[in-house]
Amino acid sequence: MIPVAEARARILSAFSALPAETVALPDALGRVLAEPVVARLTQPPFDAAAMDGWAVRAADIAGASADRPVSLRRIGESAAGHAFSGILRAGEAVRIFTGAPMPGGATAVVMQEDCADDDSVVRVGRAVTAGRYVRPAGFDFSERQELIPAGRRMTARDVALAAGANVPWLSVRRRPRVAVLATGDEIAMPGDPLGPSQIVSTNALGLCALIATQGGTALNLGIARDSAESVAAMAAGAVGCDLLVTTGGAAQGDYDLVRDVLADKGVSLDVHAIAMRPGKALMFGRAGSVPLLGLPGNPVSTGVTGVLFLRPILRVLQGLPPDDPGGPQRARLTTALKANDRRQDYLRATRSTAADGAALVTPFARQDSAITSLFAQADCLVVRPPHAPAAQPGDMVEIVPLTGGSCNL
Ligand SMILES: Nc1nc2c(c(=O)[nH]1)N[C@H]1C(S)=C(S)[C@@H](COP(=O)(O)OP(=O)(O)OC[C@H]3O[C@@H](n4cnc5c(N)ncnc54)[C@H](O)[C@@H]3O)O[C@H]1N2
Ligand code: MOO
Repeated sequence: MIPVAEARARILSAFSALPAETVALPDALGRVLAEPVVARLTQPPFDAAAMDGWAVRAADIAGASADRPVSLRRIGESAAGHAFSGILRAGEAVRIFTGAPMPGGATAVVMQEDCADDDSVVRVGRAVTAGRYVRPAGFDFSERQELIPAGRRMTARDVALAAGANVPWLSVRRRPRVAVLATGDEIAMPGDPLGPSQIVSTNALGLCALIATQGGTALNLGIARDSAESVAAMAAGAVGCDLLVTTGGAAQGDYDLVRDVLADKGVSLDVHAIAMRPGKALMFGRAGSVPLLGLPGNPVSTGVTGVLFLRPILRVLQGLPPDDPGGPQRARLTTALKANDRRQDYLRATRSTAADGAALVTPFARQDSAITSLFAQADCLVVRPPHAPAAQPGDMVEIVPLTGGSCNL
């Protein structure tokens, strides 16, 4: 059996970033930048007021206080979108509003709460230094400044920043196109009539959803029957995709056809039989021009291998590092665990926080790879390396989060 890290490295080495395409900014959320976002203007484009109040020359009001206000002559108004066109000279003030351009000659803004005014005179009751409540041109960013680096997945905040920088089109990685094929005579699609020994396909729609969370486009090919012809014919629907993911038929039972059929069709299996639980029956090869990731059929095996293998492939195809930055996470066990055998375990678990703020983790007592209800409830996987000794409550263990960051699985 191949160790998980080696299998992952071998599989990921078959993938690299997809070509770029151009999308409009409203469609850029969640896409990975192929080129940096560069500002097309300076923000703010002019010196702007940061408060509603009065634009003044700071030197004019250096001695002002609430008891001894300084009177200035009101000469006009600057509102957002409507600049004052004149020049402010000694002894003068301009009514100004947040975001409005500073009049020439003004050096500071006094908040209106510190002033009293009538039609012609403003009494300023507070001294301010030059630059007070003024946002100078370029305070946020300047034209041609690189604002968002290539290789970053666009967040809602990035969309706002690109909009503010007047960038309406972005160069992003094409979405990975992933075909999903379920297998087995016992499988029916959700909502379809069920025969006496049939079950509903958990895995295909789960995989399609995982692909969507990771920025890919899923093509659900449906369910292949337990015949060589059916598997081969349906797998052919993946032509033109960046990846074909199958679920089921990966082990060596009499009806586990994916493996045999693909081998028959000249598929080379680079990787199969991995030292992990769940997920041993994972395979990777190439079906003609399309890379093939064959996931084991037990629903939690499909889900866990989806997180550990499919998710990093989708990231690499979009030009991202295979894992979220920040390195492996760790948490303190709340329960004992028995010593492990030669397969690396991924235990479904939930996280909580100790009174001292430390991260705690509690694996479920039941870990069968057919229990979908607990997999959905889990928010992380506890990693148990091969031959790990028995663990006690309080021991630190590595975890793979299933929520948060760009995971949201
Ligand atoms: N003699 C052995 N038997 C099995 C081994 C083994 O090493 N030797 N490994 C076991 C493990 S572990 C797993 S995982 C499964 C993997 O088998 P397959 O990938 O061939 O999957 P199937 O046999 O087709 O199905 C297994 C199980 O999962 C259900 N299934 C399949 N597809 C779906 C789907 N789309 N939605 C919901 N459930 C699905 C299927 O009905 C079976 O119950 O093999 C073990 N056996
Ligand atoms: O490989 Mo199976 O995936 O351990 O349940």
